[in-house]
Amino acid sequence: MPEKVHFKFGDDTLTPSLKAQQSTSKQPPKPATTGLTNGVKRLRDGSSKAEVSRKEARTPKHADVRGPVKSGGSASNGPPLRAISNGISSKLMAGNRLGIHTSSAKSAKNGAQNALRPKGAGLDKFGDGKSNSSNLRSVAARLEKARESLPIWSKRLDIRYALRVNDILLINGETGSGKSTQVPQYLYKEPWCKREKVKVEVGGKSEEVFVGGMIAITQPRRVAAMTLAQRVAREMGSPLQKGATSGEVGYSVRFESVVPPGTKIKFVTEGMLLQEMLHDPNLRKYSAIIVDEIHERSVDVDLITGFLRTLLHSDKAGRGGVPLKVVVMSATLDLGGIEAFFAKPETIPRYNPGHNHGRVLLRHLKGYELGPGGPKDPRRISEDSFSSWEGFSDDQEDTAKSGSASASRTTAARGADRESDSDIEIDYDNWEDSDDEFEVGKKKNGVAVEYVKGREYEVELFYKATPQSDYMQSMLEQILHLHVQEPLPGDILAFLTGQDEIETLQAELQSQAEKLVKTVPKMKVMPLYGALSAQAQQDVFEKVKEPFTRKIVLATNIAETSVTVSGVRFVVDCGKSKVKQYRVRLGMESLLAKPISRVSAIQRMGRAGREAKGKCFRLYTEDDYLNLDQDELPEILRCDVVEAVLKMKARGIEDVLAFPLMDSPNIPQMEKALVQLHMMGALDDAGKLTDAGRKMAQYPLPAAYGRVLVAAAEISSDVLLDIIDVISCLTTDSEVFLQPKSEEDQETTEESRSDIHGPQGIAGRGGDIVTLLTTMQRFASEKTDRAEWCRKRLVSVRAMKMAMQIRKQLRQLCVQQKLLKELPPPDPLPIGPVTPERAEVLLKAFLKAFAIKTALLGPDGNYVTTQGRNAITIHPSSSLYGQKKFEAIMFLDHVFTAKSYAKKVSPVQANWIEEAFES
Ligand SMILES: Nc1ncnc2c1ncn2[C@@H]1O[C@H](COP(=O)(O)OP(=O)(O)OP(=O)(O)O)[C@@H](O)[C@H]1O
Repeated sequence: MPEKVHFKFGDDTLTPSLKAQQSTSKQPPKPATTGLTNGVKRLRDGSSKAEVSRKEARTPKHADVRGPVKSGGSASNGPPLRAISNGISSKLMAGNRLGIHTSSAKSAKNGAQNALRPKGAGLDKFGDGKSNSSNLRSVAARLEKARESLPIWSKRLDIRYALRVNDILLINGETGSGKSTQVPQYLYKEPWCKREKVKVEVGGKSEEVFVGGMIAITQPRRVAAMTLAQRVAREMGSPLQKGATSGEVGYSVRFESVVPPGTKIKFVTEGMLLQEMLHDPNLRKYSAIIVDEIHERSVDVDLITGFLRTLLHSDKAGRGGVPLKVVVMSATLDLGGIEAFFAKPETIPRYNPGHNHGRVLLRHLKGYELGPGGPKDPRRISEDSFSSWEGFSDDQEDTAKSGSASASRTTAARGADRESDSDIEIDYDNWEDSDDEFEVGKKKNGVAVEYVKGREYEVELFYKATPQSDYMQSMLEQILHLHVQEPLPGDILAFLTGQDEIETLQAELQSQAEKLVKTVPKMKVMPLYGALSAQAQQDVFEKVKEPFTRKIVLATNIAETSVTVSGVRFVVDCGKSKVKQYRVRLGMESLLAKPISRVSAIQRMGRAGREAKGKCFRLYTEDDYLNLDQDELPEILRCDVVEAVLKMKARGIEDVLAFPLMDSPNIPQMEKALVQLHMMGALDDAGKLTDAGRKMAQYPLPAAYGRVLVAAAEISSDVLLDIIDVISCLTTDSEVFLQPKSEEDQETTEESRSDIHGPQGIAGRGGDIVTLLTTMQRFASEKTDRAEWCRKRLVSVRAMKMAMQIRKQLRQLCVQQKLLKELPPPDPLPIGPVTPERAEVLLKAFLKAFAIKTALLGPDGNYVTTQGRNAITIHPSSSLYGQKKFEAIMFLDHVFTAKSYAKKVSPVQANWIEEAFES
C-alpha cells in the first residue's frame, strides 16, 4: 500500500484580475504566426527572424562552447576514477596530501540531526529577500541575458509557430536546454492564451462559462514545481508569495498552493492536475497544459495523457469549442511513441493502444548503435542526448519509403538542421490568404515536434574502471577526493538510493569534515529526499552563504529531473535507486533498490553543467552503463493499478480496459484491480462506481484508506475522527516511529513509549493501528513541548507535523463531503486509553479494505497470507515484532527484502476476516 497522500484539494479559483481580462466574444485562433517578407521571417508582434538572428549572433553559440564529453580523466582534472578507486583509501590515511587530519574522528550524529532540522517557518520565496517591484524588475533584467543564451532561445519562434498551427507540440531538448523554464514564458502571451467567455450545454441548457487564460505545467515532484516556479517568477520579475495581490507565476503542490490573482503560468504536480481533472474534466481554467519530464511515466502522468488525448480528439463542446494546447517535453525520451499516441486517428504514425513502451525502446537502441561513434562513444550521450535524431517509428519509415510524405521526418530534420531553416521564403504578410503556405508546419496528424539540440555547458563524464562492490564506500571516497582536489566554486550533488543511506553518508562525511586541514574548504553536507520538510528542501537550493565552504548535497532521485541546484558542478551517481514494484504473485508492492536506467543516468548527469562546466562521476563501469535498461518500465506496468482504475471510473470512464493509455497493464492486472474495488464496495456488480466509490475517489488518499474512511463514517463521527487520526499518521512521507539504534536504546524507548502503548501494552493489543491512534492523540494534546515529547519517545517530529496537516485537511474534507457534521473542537481534547471494544471497531473498519492483506497463524507458528498462501513475517518496525503470536494479523504494508515482511501490523480474529470477505 503506498503511503502517499497524492493531492491537495481546494485549488485556486479564477481570479478577479483574470476575470477583468476576459474577452466577451470567442476569438477563433489565428492560423498564421509568422510570415516572410523579403526572406525575413516575421512574427505577428512585428519582431522579425532576422532581428532574432542578429541578436543570436551577439550571443555565444552553444555549439562553440560545448565540448565533447570525455569518458576518462585528464591530468588537469585530477586522477581518473580508476586511479582513485585503487588509491584513495591509502591517500585518505596519508592525510597531508589530501589535506585531511587523521587524528580525531568524532561522531557527526549531532551535526547530521541539526542539518535535518527545519529553520523557521516562512519561506522567503526569493532567497535574497527582494520582493518589491523595482527589485523584481532588476532581478529579471539581470537574468535576461542568461535566458537568451539558452539553446532553446533560438527555437522560440518555431515553438510559438508550431502551436499556432497545431494543438500538440512535442519537445525533445537536452537537459538544461531551457525547456521547463522557458517554454511557458514563450507561450503565455500567445493569442490563443486568453480567457474567453463561451457558451456550453449543461444538462440540456446553454450556459456561459469562462475558458482559458492560464498555462499549467506539470512536474513529477513538488520540489521541482516549487523551485521552477520561483526561478520563472524571478525571470519574469513577478512576485511569488503567499498573499501576493497579483502575479503571473504560481504553483500548486500538496499542502501548498501559491497562485496569485492574475497567474498565467502555474507549476503543478501531476497529482494536483489529475485531481483538478476530476472536478473539471474540460480543464476550463487552462489554455494549455505542458506535460514536463514525461519520460518518468508515473501512473498519474499516464492518466493525464490519456485524458488529454480524449479531450484533444473530442469536439471540445465542454470548452465551448476552444482548443486546448498540449505540450509534452522531455530530454530523454524518443518522442515517436508519444507522437503516435496523440496523432489524430487514422494518421501516421499509428497508435498501437497500450503498447508504446517496447516500441520506443527498440527505436532508441537502434539509434544508439548506429550512431557515428558507435555504442562505446560517450560523445553520443552529450551531443545527441538520448534521442535518435533521425529516429522514426518503423511505420513512418515505411510510409516515407512508400512515397507518402512523413510530416514527422520533416519536423525532425528541421530540428536537426535548424540554421538552414532561415532560407525558406514565406510571404508573411499574405500568410492567412495562402492555403498552401498555411499548410507549412501544420501537421496532418496534428502533432508538431521540435528538437532542441545542445546544452549550455559541457559536462565531462567519468566511469569507474572496475565494478564497485560497496557503492557507499566508493561514494565517500569520490566525494572526499573531489572536495580536496577541486577548487571552489563547485558544489557536489550525489545520488544515493534512500534516506537511510543518505543519513549514514552524511554522518560519515561530517566526521571526515572534522579532520580537514584549514587550507581545504569547509564542507556543508545537506540531505535532499522527499520526506524532508519543505523548508529543509528549499535550503538545499540556496547558494552557500558561509565563506570558503563547499555544499555537498546527498539526494535521492528527487533531484534527478527538472531541478537546478545552485552551485552544483559535480555529480556523483551511484547508479541505483529504490523502485516501487508490484509483485503479482504476492499481490503486493515492494520497494526495491535496483540499477537505474540509462535515461536516469543521463538525467542525473544533466544536473551538472547548468551554471558552468561540470563533471559527472558514475560509480560504475562504462560496460555497466551500456548494459542498463534504456528506460524504466512505466509505473503503470509495475505497480498496483487500483488507484488508477478508481480515478478512471471517477472520471466517467466506463470501460477502463479501452481507455487510451500509452501502455496498459495486462488484462488480468486490470481485472484484479476491478475485483478489488468491487470487494471494497467502490464498484457495484455491473462495474459502476458506487456512492462509496465516488467518495473514495475524492480523497487525496490511496483507495483503500478512502474506503476505511467511508466505512468509519457509517459507524459514528467519533470512530471517523479516530480513523482520520490513524490515517494521517499512516500517510506521512516518513515513518512516525524512529528505530532505536541499540538494544539499550530499545529498552529505554519501550519504557518511554509506555503511555503510547497503554496499560495493556501494545496499545491494548490493537497493534500498530491503535499505537498510531494513541500517538496522534497524545501528541495533539501535548501542551508544553511537542518536540521534547517526540524526542523522549523516539517519535519523528517531522512526521507528526505532517500528520497534523493531513488530519486537518481530512477533517475539512469530511465536513465538505458531509461525512462529518462539523469540525471537532480544537486540541487538546480529553483522551483515555483505547478499550479493546473500541480497538475492535477500528480494526473492523480497516478490514473493509484490508481483508486481502491478512495472514493466519499456521500450525508451525508462522504466518501465512490468506491471499496467495505465502509465508510472511512481522517486520521489526512493527510494535507486534517479537510479541506473542495471534491467530491472525492484518497488515497495511508489505516489504520484500531478504524475506517477505508485513508492516503496520495489527492482531485480528479469523472470523472478522471472514465477515469482511462476506460483507
Ligand atoms: N533555480 C535556478 N537557479 C539557477 N539557474 C537556474 C535555475 N533554474 C534554471 N536555471 C538555469 O536555466 C537553465 C535551464 O533550466 P531548465 O530547467 O529550463 O532546463 P530544462 O531543459 O528543462 O532541463 P531538464 O530537462 O534538466 O529539466 C539551467 O541550465 C540553469 O542554467
